[in-house]
Amino acid sequence: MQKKILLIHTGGTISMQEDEITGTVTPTSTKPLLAFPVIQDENITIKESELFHLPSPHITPSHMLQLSKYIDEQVQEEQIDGVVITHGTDTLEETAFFLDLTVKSDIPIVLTGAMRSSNEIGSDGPYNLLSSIRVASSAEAKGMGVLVVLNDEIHTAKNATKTHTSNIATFQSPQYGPVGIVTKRGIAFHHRPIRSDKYEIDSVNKNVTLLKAYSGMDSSVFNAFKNVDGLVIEALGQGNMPPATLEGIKELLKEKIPIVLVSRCFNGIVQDTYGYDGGGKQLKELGVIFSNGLNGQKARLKLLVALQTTNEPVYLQESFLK
Ligand SMILES: NC(=O)C[C@H](N)C(=O)O
Repeated sequence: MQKKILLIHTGGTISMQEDEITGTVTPTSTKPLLAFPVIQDENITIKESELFHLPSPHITPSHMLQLSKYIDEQVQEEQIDGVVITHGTDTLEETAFFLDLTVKSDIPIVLTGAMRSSNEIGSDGPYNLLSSIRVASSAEAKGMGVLVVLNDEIHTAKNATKTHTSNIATFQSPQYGPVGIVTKRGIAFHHRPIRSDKYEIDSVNKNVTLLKAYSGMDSSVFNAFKNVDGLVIEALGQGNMPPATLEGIKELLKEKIPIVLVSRCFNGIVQDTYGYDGGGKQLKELGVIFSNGLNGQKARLKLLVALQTTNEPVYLQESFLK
């Protein structure tokens, strides 16, 4: 069956070149990928567009919302069977997760990137792009939520995270592993995500920030957050905080600033296990919202998006259980 894939470029190393003399990597003035014969499959047609040409540290939630709306508009305007987005890897997981929360269409959406620039030996961009087009045009990818495809692995947007600064095997899914693999003969999914949630939003204008806990932390740092709309804390272990932070946490909660707890651990979920001073049980009783295994940067995006629709703690807690 003939498939039409929308290929959207946003920038990142996959669209950059290394200077042969200085060795620095910068965005190219043109899209190098366009010169590459991305796929020789007569059953697949590609509609290509460049929405941004940015290194991914320059991508903001406003760009993500623009991308989300663009996808839904394109899908409404014409028959599109799948979407592939090229993106810098530094914030790729954030854009992927934002799209997972906001894009209405359930066609396959795949984000990919590269760890080596387009003119480097062993450049991984063309191969990752090819794999992503194959995943996006497969029937099984429908309804899987937004996916991240690099280095022969398929990950969900919810779980994928960048784990290495330079290794091409950087993307991993610490909670549950990848959902599928890409091989020379095809692609194979081995499990499906069971939960997803969607938000209909037209803007992202809340000020939500992210704070990492550390031993010996006290309440003074919380003074910096008196004017935020929401705060995510990467807490210790299963969701515990040093006791000296409790005053600061209580102050923010008194001001009705929602606080979401995730763990600074690479793996696992937060829960109200510990009953000591600053332990999860006490934090839960104070009204801190417990997240479901999202990492800090994704919980921050989820709170940002959810706050566009409600700031009721009960609903926020509900959405962080999904
Ligand atoms: N590999 C990459 O794409 C990293 C680059 N700094 C970016 O995120 O744009």
